[in-house]
Amino acid sequence: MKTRENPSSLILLFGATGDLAKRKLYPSLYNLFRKGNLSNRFAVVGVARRLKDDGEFRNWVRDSITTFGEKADNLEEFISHFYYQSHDVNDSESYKQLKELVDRLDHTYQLEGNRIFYLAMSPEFFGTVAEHLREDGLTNTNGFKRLVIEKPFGHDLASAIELNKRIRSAFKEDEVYRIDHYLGKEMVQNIEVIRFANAIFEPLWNNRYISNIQVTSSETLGVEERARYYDKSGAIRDMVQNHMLQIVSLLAMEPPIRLTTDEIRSEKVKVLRALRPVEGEAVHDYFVRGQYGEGIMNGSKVPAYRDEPNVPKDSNTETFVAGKFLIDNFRWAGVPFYIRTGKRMATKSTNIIVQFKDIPMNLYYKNGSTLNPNLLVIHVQPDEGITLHLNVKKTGEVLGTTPVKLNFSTKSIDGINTPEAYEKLLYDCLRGDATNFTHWDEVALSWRFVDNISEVWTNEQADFPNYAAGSMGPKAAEELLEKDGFFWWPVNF
Ligand SMILES: NC(=O)C1=CN([C@@H]2O[C@H](COP(=O)(O)OP(=O)(O)OC[C@H]3O[C@@H](n4cnc5c(N)ncnc54)[C@H](OP(=O)(O)O)[C@@H]3O)[C@@H](O)[C@H]2O)C=CC1
Ligand SMILES: O=C1O[C@H](COP(=O)(O)O)[C@@H](O)[C@H](O)[C@H]1O
Repeated sequence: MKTRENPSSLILLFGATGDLAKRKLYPSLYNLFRKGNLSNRFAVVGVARRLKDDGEFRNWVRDSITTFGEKADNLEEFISHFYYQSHDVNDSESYKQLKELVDRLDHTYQLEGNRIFYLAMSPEFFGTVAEHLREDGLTNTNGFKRLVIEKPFGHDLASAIELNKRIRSAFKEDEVYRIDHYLGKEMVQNIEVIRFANAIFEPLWNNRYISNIQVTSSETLGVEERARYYDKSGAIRDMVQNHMLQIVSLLAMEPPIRLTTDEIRSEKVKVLRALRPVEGEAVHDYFVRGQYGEGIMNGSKVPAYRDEPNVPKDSNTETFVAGKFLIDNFRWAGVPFYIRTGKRMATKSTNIIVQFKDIPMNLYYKNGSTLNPNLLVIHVQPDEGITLHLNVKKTGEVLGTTPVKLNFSTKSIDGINTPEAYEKLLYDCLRGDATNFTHWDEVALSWRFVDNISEVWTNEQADFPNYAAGSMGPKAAEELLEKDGFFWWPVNF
C-alpha cells in the first residue's frame, strides 16, 4: 500500500447526486482507494438538495461503483468514509451546518485541515458556492484548500472574467483546479513525451518538416439529455474552447525549460497568444459549422438534432465544428492545424495526425506512382497508442515502394487499461499538482479566440441541418482542407 505518502483530505462534493459524480467521480475515487493512491485518512461529504441520510447516500455511491466502476473487497470500507448533507447551495444558513460537519470529520479522521471542494454541478452555482465557502469559514483552515471546478468555465470571455473574480475572492489562482478532462487522457499526456523524449521527432517538429496537423474528436452520441445546456453552448464552446485548443497547445508549445506546472502552462499560454485571430468574414474561410439531421446509426434511425427533447425546432446551434488554426510564430508559420469535432458522427474516436512534408525528390517514381507522406498518428481513444506511417521497399521490386505502419498500443506494453482521466486528475489534485488543469490565462485566451467565431455564428441563421447523423460531418468540412491541397485522413488510419 502506498497510502502513507498520500495526503489526508476531506472532499466536499457539491452535486453529489448528479450524473458526473455517479458515472465518473465515485468510481475514480474508489479506484484510487483500492490501488492505495488515496490516504486512509479521507472523508467525502456529498452535498445536493435531494433528501438523503448517510446510509442512503452510501447506497447510492455503492450502486454507482458497481454499475460504472470496478468492484473489489474493500468497497464497504471505502463507503464508510462517505457522509451527506441535504443543502440548497443558495441557502446561506446551510453552510454553517456544513462547516460543523466538516470540522467534526476533520477531527475524527485527522485530516489536518486539508480540503478539496469539488463543484460538480451547474456552472451557474460556481460563484455562489465559492463565495459562501469563504464567508462561512469553510476555507479558513490550516491545511491546504483546493477548488476543483467543472466546465464550462463561463459562456464567453466576459462571463468567464466575472466568474473568475468571484472564485478568486475565495481562492488563489494556484488553489483553483479547472478541469479539462482531456488533459487526464493518457495519450493527451503522452503528446509531450512523444515530442520531447524522442530525438527522431523533436528536430522535425516545425514548419520545415510538417505540412499540417489534424485533430479529430468525433462522437457517435447525440445531445442525449443535455439539450438545455448544449443548445446554448454548441460544439464551439463545448469542445473547441477547451479540449481542442488544449490539444493544439500541447502539440504546438515550445519545450518547457523544466517539467513544472508553471513552465508547462506558460508555454501553452504562448501558443494561445500566437493564435491568429479569426474574425468577421474570415470566420467563413477558417471555420465550418454543422448540425446533424436524421440518419441511420448501427442500423437504426436516429432523430435530427432539432427533434431531440428540449431542442427548439429552429435551433441555430452547431453540433459540429471544423476549423483551421494558424499559429503565428517562427516554429509554426504556414502550418495549418485543422480540428473537427461533432456529435452523431460515424465513429467515436479522438486522434491526432501529424502529416510530414514530402521528401524533396521521389527516386522511386514509377508509372506515375507517388510516395505516401509520412504520418504520425496519435490515437487518443478508443485505442491508445501511436502509429508511424513509413514507406519501404516492395519485396521483389527495384523501384516499387509500399506503405507500412509501425504500431504501438499502450495495452500491448502495459497489459492493463490505463486509468480513467478523472482518476488521474483527482490524484493530481490530491497531490497538489495542477499541471493538467487549465490556468486562468489559458481559459481567457481560449475564450477570446472563440468569442469572435461565436459572435458571427450567433448573428447568422445557418442552413441546418447540413449533415446526416452517422456521417463525418458536412461537405464544407472536406472543402476546408481541399482548398489548401489536403484532405482529412481516415480517423482510424
Ligand atoms: N455528466 C458528465 O458527463 C459531465 C459533466 N460535466 C460538468 O459537471 C457538472 C455537473 O454535471 P452533471 O453531473 O451532468 O449534472 P447533473 O444535472 O446530473 O447534476 C447536478 C447536481 O447538482 C445538484 N444541484 C442542482 N441544483 C442544486 C442546488 N440549488 N443546490 C444544491 N445542489 C444542487 C443536483 O442534485 P439535486 O437535484 O439533488 O439538488 C445534482 O447532484 C456540470 O458543470 C457539467 O458541465 C463535465 C463533463 C462531463
Ligand atoms: O466535455 C465534453 O466531453 C464529452 C466528450 O468526452 P469524451 O471523453 O467522451 O471524448 C462530450 O460528449 C461533451 O459534450 C462535452 O461536454
